[in-house]
Amino acid sequence: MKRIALLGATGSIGTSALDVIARHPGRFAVQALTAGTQVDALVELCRRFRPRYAVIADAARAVDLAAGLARHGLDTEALAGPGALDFVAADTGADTVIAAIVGAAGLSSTLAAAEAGKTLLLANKEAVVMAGPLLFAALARGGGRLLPVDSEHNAIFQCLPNGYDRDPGAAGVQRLVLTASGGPFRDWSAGQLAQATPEQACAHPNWRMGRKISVDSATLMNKGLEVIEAHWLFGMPAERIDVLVHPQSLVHSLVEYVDGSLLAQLGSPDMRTVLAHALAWPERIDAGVERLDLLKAGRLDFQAPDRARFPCLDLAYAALQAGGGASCVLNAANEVAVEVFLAGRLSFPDIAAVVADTLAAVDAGPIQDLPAILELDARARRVAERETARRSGVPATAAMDRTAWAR
Ligand SMILES: NC(=O)C1=CN([C@@H]2O[C@H](COP(=O)(O)OP(=O)(O)OC[C@H]3O[C@@H](n4cnc5c(N)ncnc54)[C@H](OP(=O)(O)O)[C@@H]3O)[C@@H](O)[C@H]2O)C=CC1
Ligand SMILES: CC(=O)[C@@H](O)[C@H](O)COP(=O)(O)O
Ligand SMILES: [Mn+2]
Repeated sequence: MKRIALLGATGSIGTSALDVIARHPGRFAVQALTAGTQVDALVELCRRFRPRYAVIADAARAVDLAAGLARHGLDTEALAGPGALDFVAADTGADTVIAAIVGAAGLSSTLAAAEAGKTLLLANKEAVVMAGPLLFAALARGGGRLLPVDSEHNAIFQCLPNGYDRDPGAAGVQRLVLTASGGPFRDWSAGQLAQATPEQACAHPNWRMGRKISVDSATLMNKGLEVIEAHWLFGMPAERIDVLVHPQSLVHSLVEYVDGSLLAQLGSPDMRTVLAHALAWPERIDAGVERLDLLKAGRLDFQAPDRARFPCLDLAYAALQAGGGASCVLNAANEVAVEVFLAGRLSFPDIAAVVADTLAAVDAGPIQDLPAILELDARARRVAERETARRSGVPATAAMDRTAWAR
């Protein structure tokens, strides 16, 4: 029986993970569930999955959580605040941690799980973008392993030889190819992009995801973050990681070998396949997913990304090439800009502009430890907020009240 701590249980990945877990009651038990703000949803999940711990990260909602659990007569222990996320990530009762909190808010608990030697199912790509070297150092100290829960990286993992250990040369791997849907604005003109609304940006053509990653898909920053993620997960230099637009999102990524072989993983665009793969690895289990019918799909198209209309992709490559804390700055600026865009106070093209301005303004320096990363993240956010305010005419913090509790 695998015992699971699910961080970000109320989100899109969390919901898919619990759907798979519920299909296999003899295989998986839930040790901990966490949420950011959604107390009622968390209590309902506790009613269904009976975890040992429930964590609400927004400490102001601690009383509501305890009351909700008591109302249902549950013996789940209520915990609150960011420190409680780290606690359940490292808790000895769990052997597997699913890191599915969105954004930098998931970094500390992801590192805590790695340090504690858990099997880490990593969806929270921002953690590896901010602190790739720290995460792998923590995994090495802890002795656990990382299984990717990002569709592209999970596809690559499946196409790599067993036992691959971040050394492409030793495995004869030439190149990684990340596929990108192109997002909802793939064919939009620059003029149309200037008018794009949050609702349009969140209407992903193929995947149902949280709002932040949906906007990242629309700007192609998601693919940029994934290039950085692939660099750290697979030890591949940036110049040997390519991005190919594939509008159908059926080929989830490819690995090219030195002999010319190109291996791909295909499937319906449903994260339950990825979660079932990672949860059961090295076995295979039913994910409840509709089978991919290639005859019905009919065609697989590929095209080059438009780097001029979607500058976030090259900003991410540049941050990766710059090294040190540049990727952390990129991530912080993007989180600020996306949040203000979602609040309706920043134009879609200004997301990339804020990220570019912030990267230019912040002296990132080398990455040392978690406090240094958090300091750099905070510094980059202040600059990004200033840049956002300059472009929108509204103080960024006013536009970001929705998440003030987490700062
Ligand atoms: N959705 C997908 O298909 C994919 C997602 N990913 C990655 O997985 C991660 C999660 O994405 P997704 O599920 O779409 O996001 P969602 O927005 O749907 O869910 C985010 C989860 O994180 C919680 N959360 C938000 N802020 C905080 C905080 N400050 N502290 C603690 N918990 C918090 C939310 O809680 P609450 O709602 O209660 O506030 C929710 O449970 C992201 O890093 C994303 O890039 C990667 C590949 C695919
Ligand atoms: C499901 C998943 O892994 C997402 O990261 C997805 O890849 C987003 O789609 P884009 O290809 O549009 O970024
Ligand atoms: Mn992805």
